[in-house]
Amino acid sequence: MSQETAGKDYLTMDDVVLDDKAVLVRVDFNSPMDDNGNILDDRKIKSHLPTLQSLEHSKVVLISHQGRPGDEDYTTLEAHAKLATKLLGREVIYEDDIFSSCAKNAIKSLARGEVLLLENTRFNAEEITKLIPEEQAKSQMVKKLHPLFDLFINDAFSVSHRSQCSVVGFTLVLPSVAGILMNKEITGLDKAVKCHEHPSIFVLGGAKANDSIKAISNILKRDGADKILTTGVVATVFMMAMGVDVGEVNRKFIEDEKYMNQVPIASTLLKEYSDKIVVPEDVALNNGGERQEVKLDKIKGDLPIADIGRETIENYSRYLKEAKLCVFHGPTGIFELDKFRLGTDELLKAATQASYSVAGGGHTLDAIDQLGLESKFSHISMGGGASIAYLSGEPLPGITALKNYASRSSKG
Ligand SMILES: Nc1ncnc2c1ncn2[C@@H]1O[C@H](COP(=O)(O)OP(=O)(O)O)[C@@H](O)[C@H]1O
Ligand SMILES: O=C(OP(=O)(O)O)[C@H](O)COP(=O)(O)O
Repeated sequence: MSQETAGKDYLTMDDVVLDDKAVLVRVDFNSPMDDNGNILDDRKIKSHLPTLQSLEHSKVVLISHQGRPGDEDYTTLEAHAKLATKLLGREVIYEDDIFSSCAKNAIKSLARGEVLLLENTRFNAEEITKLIPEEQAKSQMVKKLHPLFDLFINDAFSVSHRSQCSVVGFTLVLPSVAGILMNKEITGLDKAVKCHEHPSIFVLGGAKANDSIKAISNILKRDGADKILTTGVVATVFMMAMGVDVGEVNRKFIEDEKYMNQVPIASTLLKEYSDKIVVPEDVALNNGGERQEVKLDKIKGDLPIADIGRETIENYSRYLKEAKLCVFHGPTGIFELDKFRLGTDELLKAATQASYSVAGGGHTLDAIDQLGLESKFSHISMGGGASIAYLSGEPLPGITALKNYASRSSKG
């Protein structure tokens, strides 16, 4: 796998003056939340503490997204500000706006050492667009906010695979550097990129099938994996691509998630890389809350697939225990339900036995935390989609934007 970050071709916080500066920091506070708007896992927020602690003599404004429009976890950042205050030990002031005159006045009145968290960036329609940095620099948010700052810090590796305003737009109009977490992620993942030992095994599951299938294509085009073990919603798409009758409820789920267009892509990948892509042999159906394991040809039409089955767990675990490199992203099933967390738990345990093991993704890390496995992994990434994209060799727009700023600034 080739990766463009050979050496540090971006600037870090060590390269700039921070004291008494007005600093805009893109963090990723996007966290698993319950139906009552409570944050279930503080890891994403906690991961930014080193950067925030290094800015104790600056005027700091934080921007982040939470969820996506239409999803249950698409909320304000009020709870995030409260939790950040508790974790940081200093008040993180919540401003329920993004670039209104209220927000701008709140930013202007910040004192040295104060921290302000603006509202969910995805409440601003422009944030959902995926445009090049030059276009994002013209967005209302960037135009209205950048004059108030001396520096932009991108500390949000886990959303840097998104070419969105808050990730890439400021790098055209402000001095831009990588935060401490961003730098740590790139350094840790580069070790995996440089690990050319075999077998190299990727376990790709979770719910974001489009991100994962794009990564699978990039990884295999670069001969970057010996096996791709599919689980979660990703596996359901590949089963459909194989012509498996997954049942109406599962077909409709894929349709509702707008992943039907991924089935022909998966089919093409299976034809081209049939020796590399592994699809489960059995699944666990949710039959009235009970775990009912069946072979693929025995899936019943009205029961949702909620995990991989035991045969698949055993087969996949064998691959993982012999792996020199293992990359793990995405729960294997609906692990939030106890009866359907077996695949996630067993494969995470097996993954830690690989010589170099990387795991990423908010929900994935939640499961790792519950199993107490964090210290057993070689690198823990806050990003699921972002880490897989990075390891596939795909340039991440947020990182490329930092490198382009560094290149421009070195030319004077
Ligand atoms: N077969 C499945 N059907 C429906 N949801 C699934 C399935 N497998 C996993 N999931 C869901 O995937 C979600 C996590 O996916 P994702 O956000 O991609 O992971 P991460 O946050 O680790 O990157 C979990 O909420 C889990 O319930
Ligand atoms: O949770 C995240 O990604 P992940 O689910 O791949 O870990 C990031 O915050 C990106 O969120 P997005 O996938 O809604 O852009």
